[in-house]
Amino acid sequence: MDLKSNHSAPVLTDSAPRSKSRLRGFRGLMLPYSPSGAPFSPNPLRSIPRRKTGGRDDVRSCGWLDAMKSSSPTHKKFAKDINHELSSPDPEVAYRTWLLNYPSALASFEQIANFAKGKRIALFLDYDGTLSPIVENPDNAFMSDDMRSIVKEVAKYFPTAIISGRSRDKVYEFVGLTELYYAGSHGMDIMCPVKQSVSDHDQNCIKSTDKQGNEVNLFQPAREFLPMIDKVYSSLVRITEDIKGATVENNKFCVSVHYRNVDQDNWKSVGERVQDVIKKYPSLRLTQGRKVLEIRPAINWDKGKALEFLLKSLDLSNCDDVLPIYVGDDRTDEDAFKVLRERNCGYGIFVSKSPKESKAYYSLRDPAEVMEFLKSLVTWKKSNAL
Ligand SMILES: O=P(O)(O)OC[C@H]1O[C@H](O[C@H]2O[C@H](CO)[C@@H](O)[C@H](O)[C@H]2O)[C@H](O)[C@@H](O)[C@@H]1O
Repeated sequence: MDLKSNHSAPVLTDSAPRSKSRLRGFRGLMLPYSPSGAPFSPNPLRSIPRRKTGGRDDVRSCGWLDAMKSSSPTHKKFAKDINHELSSPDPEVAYRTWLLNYPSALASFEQIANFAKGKRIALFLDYDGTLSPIVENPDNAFMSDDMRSIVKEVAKYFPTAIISGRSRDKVYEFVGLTELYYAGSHGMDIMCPVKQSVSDHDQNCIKSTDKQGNEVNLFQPAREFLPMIDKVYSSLVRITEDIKGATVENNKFCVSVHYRNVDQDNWKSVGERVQDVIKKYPSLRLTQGRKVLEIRPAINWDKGKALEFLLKSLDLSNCDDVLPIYVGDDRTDEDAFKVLRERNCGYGIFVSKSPKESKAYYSLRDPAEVMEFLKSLVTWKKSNAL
């Protein structure tokens, strides 16, 4: 498959796998989740010293109520946590100070474009909070038609993948573009082109077909967890049904318990009940996102691993001629930012309106700025093609 231009990508929803599920699949990946403190890998473009990012939150291993609260802490709390200089009571001043460490990818576009010269850009995009604004009801997290058009356009010029915490089917339903590659369930469900050197060596890869009938590779390292996840989903629905505003979402290989619409006085109750359910499942772990508790298999797989897997599967692993760019807004995206930092190849762009610690190099304020950035990429590519 030619990824240089107008590449056609498979996508899609599951069709029956051709080979049997491999029972030994996940064992090699099993590992108790351990937060990381990644070594700093210098940016070739910039060398602003950063504070080391704290470990990502496995909610089981820390004060979970605090963790739930800090999923959307007040501006002041972030400012205090991050740096003294950022503790200005004026949010705009604090944000501008923060931008010194995480420059706007729009303002730095020329720099990024210079670095991309002679290389192929590969784009990796998170969905919620990146392509669609955060809304109260997760079922209504639609992306705008304008965003869809620009993502479609960008995919004409650059191999583009979505890596989401949603189920792959759900995120495809939202995005609706066959030109992209999709990884759902925080990267635990990837559909990508068949690449023999990947599938032959990975027992978690099975051959399948997409909706257009193309042969694809389906990588599902947590396949054996499906029955357990379904069971946990049902238990969580039952146990939270009397908490007003709590909703539970089945993301196929993981489950999200949303508390955005729960009265803060009841957050503790949500946390306790979730803990009660998952303590019976030592092979699951609990992490958090934006006002959401996420229950997922405790395997050594995350969005960072998914990014590496996609780079390999799409023949984009060579740092000499590929520049991967990953755009995301959530804690789970930090795993991907970390991979790019450690490979010293490519850039993470963190989408945030307020100062937060991240392993990304650049920032964008919100999905509207993400759209502007994608437009700039297309304009730049078109003008360079002349
Ligand atoms: O990896 P992502 O694509 O960013 O998915 C992460 C989670 O996103 C969704 O929840 C978040 O967005 C909702 C809609 O704006 C919002 O209501 C919720 O509070 C956020 O946490 C999604 O519903 C989750 O299942 C994903 O894991």
